Amino acid sequence: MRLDDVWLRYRRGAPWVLRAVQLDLAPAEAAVVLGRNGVGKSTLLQLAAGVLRPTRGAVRDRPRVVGWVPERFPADQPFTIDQYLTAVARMRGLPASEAGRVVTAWTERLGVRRYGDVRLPELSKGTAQKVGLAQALLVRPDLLILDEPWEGLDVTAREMVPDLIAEVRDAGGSVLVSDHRGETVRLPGATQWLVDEGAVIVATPSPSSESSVVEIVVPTADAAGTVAALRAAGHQVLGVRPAVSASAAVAEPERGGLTGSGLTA
Ligand SMILES: Nc1ncnc2c1ncn2[C@@H]1O[C@H](COP(=O)(O)OP(=O)(O)OP(=O)(O)O)[C@@H](O)[C@H]1O
Repeated sequence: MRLDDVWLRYRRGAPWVLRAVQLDLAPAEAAVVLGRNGVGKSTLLQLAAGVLRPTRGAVRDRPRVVGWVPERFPADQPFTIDQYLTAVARMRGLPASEAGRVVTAWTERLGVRRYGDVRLPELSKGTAQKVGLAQALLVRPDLLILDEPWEGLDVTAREMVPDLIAEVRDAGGSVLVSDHRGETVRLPGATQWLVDEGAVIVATPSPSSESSVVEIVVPTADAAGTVAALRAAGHQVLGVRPAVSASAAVAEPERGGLTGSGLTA
């Protein structure tokens, strides 16, 4: 697929969100879309998905089957999970028996089988996000587009995302994924598209640049300084969270556990 001199603004006279974007995405390639909040990552993904049309320029050779997982699944629809996913599968061209089979398989895999009869507006945000994931995967996409897929999913589903991406790529499909949490360190070899000031800069990590995630615990008072020091040393800091004190409490119950911050660098 190619984005050929793509420009986008939401209204005539509004500022350009993307300007003269020229990008290629090859079969079996994964590209991670990075950039600060509001810079245009979702806009770029929606252009690739065909949800938005370029104001100028063109998207060429978009693969036939596109699976798009929006940042937030629109759950305000009066269907149960099974009704919704079966309708999507039928719209994708599957016969009724096959539609039923894939809906069962994907709802089981994503851990939402038992909510099959629950209506979408009644679902928790995490379950609704899984329905958003399932609808994109019912028929294996030639192009899978995931907008911040790690947001709003529970740990089990988050852990699944790299496997889902690998399966699409192994079958020759392309993947486009936005990520502001840094989770895509778990997609080795993915191209990076950095959106900045309307332009998109492409970086291809060399095969030798494999990286590891190191988790450390520091006293809360030192967290900000540690983050600054790690960044100054050129490391990518993925997040800071309160340390789970359970292990410390078990190890040293008489001292009341440890108050600290967990850092993933
Ligand atoms: N439907 C819309 N109508 C008008 N402006 C919009 C619309 N959607 C997005 N924008 C604007 O376009 C710009 C890019 O938004 P976009 O959602 O693509 O950014 P993003 O990088 O995905 O942000 P985030 O990381 O917060 O999701 C922002 O200034 C946003 O306010």
